Amino acid sequence: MIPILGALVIGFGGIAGYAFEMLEREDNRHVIDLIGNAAHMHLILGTNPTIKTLGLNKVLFSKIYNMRMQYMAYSKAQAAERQKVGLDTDRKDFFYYLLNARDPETGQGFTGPELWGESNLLIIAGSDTTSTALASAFFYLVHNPSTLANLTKEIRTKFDDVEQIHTSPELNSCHYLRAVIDESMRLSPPVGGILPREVLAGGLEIDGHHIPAGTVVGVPHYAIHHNPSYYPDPFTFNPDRWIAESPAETKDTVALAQSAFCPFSVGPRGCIVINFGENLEDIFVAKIVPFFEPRRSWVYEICERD
Ligand code: HEM
Repeated sequence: MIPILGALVIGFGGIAGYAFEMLEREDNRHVIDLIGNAAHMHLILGTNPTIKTLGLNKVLFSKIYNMRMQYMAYSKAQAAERQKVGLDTDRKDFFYYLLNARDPETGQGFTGPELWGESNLLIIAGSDTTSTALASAFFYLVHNPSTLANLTKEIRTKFDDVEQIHTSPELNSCHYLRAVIDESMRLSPPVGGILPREVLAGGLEIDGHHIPAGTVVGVPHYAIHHNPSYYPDPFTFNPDRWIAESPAETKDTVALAQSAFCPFSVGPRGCIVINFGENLEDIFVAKIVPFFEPRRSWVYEICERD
């Protein structure tokens, strides 16, 4: 599922404004693997920057290091292709705005390497996260038939046809859909590890401890999302915890759960497209669940029976 959804997200939501043709062309499919491995390398180096400073990544993690380098070459090629199209396009994709951007003081636009950096970031930040979120939502749904049935009912009550599903007030009113997706991202946050932050001059007080300047701090989203003080029975998939009208919940318990929920991170370095990311997930899940009726693979059923 991850490769298929990853391909869909990259192919149709890509930075370049044209399909990357990963479903149609087999020779493009290796990129999905590159993205997964590059994300893995980012996680390791982001959490342990010293590994990169000492150049140990090439030795200790040679396979993912090489795949990351191939991914970098791929994203550079995509940026170059898109630059050739320039502003002469009807489609206002991310690059359209990047190519148009000017420094208000100098009047300078982004340089080639800067655009490549953006391409490198956007392809991975937009595809790996969204495909992981969707894969986990489908995983929990097919393993929880009553949730799947409730969600199917909610979407079928609001929509008669798959073509009616797009960003709209009707889609926003599917509260159970949002609860299912939030609960999936709580249990399996697409960015689950530490997002490192360096303590600035003067140090920082955290929970009664003084942390000196220069220290790298961070809390993994996975740990926050499994903290029982915010999420009772934290390893259970329970979309009802996001709905105040559910029998076991109140407005206060839902507010408490929301206060710690941070799959897109928070603050100025948080995800640039929280609403877009959420909307994309809503549309995919709402289109697929009632109209394609996903279920566990028969292989899984046999393995579990034996
Ligand atoms: C379920 C979907 C998504 C999740 C869970 C997610 C999560 C995150 C998180 C946790 C960060 C913070 C990273 C950090 O602090 O180092 C982030 C940053 C970012 N995300 Fe997303 N993201 C999603 C979708 C997207 C999409 C679709 C795009 C663009 C096409 C995108 C673009 C970015 C960019 C450019 C940043 C860097 C922002 C900065 O450093 O200022 N994300 N995202």
